[in-house]
Amino acid sequence: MRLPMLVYLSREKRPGYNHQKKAGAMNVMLRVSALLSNAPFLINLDCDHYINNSQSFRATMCFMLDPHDGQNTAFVQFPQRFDDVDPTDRYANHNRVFFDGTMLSLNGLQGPSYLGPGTMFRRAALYGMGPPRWRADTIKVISKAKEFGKSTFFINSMIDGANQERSITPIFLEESVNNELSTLMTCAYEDGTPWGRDVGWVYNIATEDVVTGFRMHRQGWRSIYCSIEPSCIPWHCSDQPHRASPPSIALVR
Ligand SMILES: O=c1ccn([C@@H]2O[C@H](COP(=O)(O)OP(=O)(O)O[C@H]3O[C@H](CO)[C@@H](O)[C@H](O)[C@H]3O)[C@@H](O)[C@H]2O)c(=O)[nH]1
Ligand SMILES: [Mn+2]
Repeated sequence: MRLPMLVYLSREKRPGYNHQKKAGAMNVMLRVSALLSNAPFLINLDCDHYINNSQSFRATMCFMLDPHDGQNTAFVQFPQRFDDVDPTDRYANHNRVFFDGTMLSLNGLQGPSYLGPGTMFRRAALYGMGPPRWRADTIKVISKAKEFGKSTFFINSMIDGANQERSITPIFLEESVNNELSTLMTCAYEDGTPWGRDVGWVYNIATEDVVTGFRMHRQGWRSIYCSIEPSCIPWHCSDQPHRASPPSIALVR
């Protein structure tokens, strides 16, 4: 029996290079995980969030594998729910109108915005590929593959990583793979590439989540807002009373 693999990553940071905060960390994670598991779906959480309901994973897969719309779904977004809000919710910290009204209603159009934590992504959409529009076999790795950086290991993993039908066997970490993982984590890896713009999480903006989601919508992908019962609190976060305004300010920006 093989135990699940848990890997802690710390990207290289260096004076003169903008580490690009969460977006920069996620892009390193995206590349490194391509060599570790190359899973076609990824879950994104913040360090101040946790998963409250283990059924959430199954719920997302139902949307991703849905025979009608699944192939065109780039991400499934859960609401954020908060611990320690006073029972009368005087300051509207649950943000019910935003989550249970606006985001849910967007399911009737192209789907909700990407909201940061509590999101299941399709790997191919994060690579900047367009939606297959009913024909999965037409997912193409962009011909100019070198634009993804100079890692042949990574580029070779891309087509396989877009194939949701395959099973995943974790790789054996031999030395050549280890060296490549280090290369993918260096801050110079993205120099002269579209990472942070057309590929991966978007840089140079306070709300990388919203613009990354908009880029996918612009390409024609859809998204799904998913709030499951009975507990209906799949993702939980505890610091809301102290942070009600910064995300709102950032969104306005
Ligand atoms: O230099 C940094 C800064 C942040 N993070 C990560 O980014 C997350 C979000 O940062 P946080 O300080 O918690 O910001 P919030 O304002 O609480 O985050 C909301 O707004 C952000 C910008 O829209 C989104 O990235 C978040 O997912 C969303 O929860 C953190 O949990 C970290 O995991 C880094 O990895 N490196
Ligand atoms: Mn936070």
